[in-house]
Amino acid sequence: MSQTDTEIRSAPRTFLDIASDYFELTKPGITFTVVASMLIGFLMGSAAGFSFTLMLHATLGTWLIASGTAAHNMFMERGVDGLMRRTSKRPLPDSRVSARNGFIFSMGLILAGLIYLIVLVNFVAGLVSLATTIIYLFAYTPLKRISALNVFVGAVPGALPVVGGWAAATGTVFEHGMWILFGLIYCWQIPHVMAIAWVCRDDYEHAGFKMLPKNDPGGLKTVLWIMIPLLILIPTVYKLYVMELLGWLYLSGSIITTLGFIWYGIRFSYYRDNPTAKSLMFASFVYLPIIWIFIFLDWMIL
Ligand code: HEM
Ligand SMILES: CC(C)=CCC/C(C)=C/CC/C(C)=C/COP(=O)(O)OP(=O)(O)O
Repeated sequence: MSQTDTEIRSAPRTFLDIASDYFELTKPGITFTVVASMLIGFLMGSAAGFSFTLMLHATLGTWLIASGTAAHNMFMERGVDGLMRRTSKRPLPDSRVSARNGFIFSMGLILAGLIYLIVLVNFVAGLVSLATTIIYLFAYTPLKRISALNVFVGAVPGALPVVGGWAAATGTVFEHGMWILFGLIYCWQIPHVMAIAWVCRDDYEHAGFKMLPKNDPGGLKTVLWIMIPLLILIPTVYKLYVMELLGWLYLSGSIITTLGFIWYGIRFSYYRDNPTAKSLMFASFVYLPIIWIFIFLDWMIL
């Protein structure tokens, strides 16, 4: 270790350093997108009447519980995260936050978010969020080390926030449209995860995570897992238009964006290499925000 390293390590940690460690525990990138998904569900569920105050409460409650859930996943995986290049510098494996504090922080956020949603939004929205947390932490998280099928389970909590948002606006989970929107995010996640799993496969293998299909030396199964949900995205996107929930602006923008996403899937299917997997991964990062923007613009002009 150089002298500079030693000096940096022994420098006293400021309040800002500590706050940024706790913020990092909440996986801000994913959590931000989760809250955006919830807001899209809320807007689409607000056809009978829109309440700005209710939207603010749903945002704060979802942000709290989603942050706590993400932080608790980091608490549960603090050991294995230390074995992967991508995650070894996270606050828990890097010992910048103790396991005890990680546990208290994450549970505090989960409980605060849950109570907030039940009291200030509605019971159904709280229940959907609780189900999201339970499936993510107690089904998906342990399954990551058992089978690559984990992706089909993990995509459920990943897609439920739109249902939670819609339920926040309506108080029910029995509306056809919310489940089509759920299907859209569900199908988006499979190529999102498969592309990441391909790019990071050495890291995942080293930590014992089973993220790619078994016995797939040529990558054919991975290609099918990517292409089938990608193709299902087209009728799913179209269905929201057919149901007259959204209009032509959404339809045209989303179909073009989906075709672009599928194009990256086809390129990966043909080459099955790291550069095309990386492009597919980046396409997956931008796909959902673009779809949300088209839904939002369409909702504004309807
Ligand atoms: C089984 C489901 C999922 C898995 C395994 C997964 C995994 C990951 C991983 C490992 C990364 C980091 C990639 C890198 O190192 O560059 C990532 C990035 C990202 N994911 Fe996912 N993800 C899933 C679902 C979701 C969901 C539901 C959302 C939001 C609705 C989401 C939003 C994002 C975003 C915005 C990024 C880029 C920014 C960041 O790294 O924080 N993901 N995902
Ligand atoms: C409303 C509410 C409770 C929302 C929670 C939503 C939530 C946190 C969804 C997570 C989606 C998901 C499976 C991410 C990947 O985690 P990972 O463990 O594979 O990621 P990692 O390898 O980066 O830790």
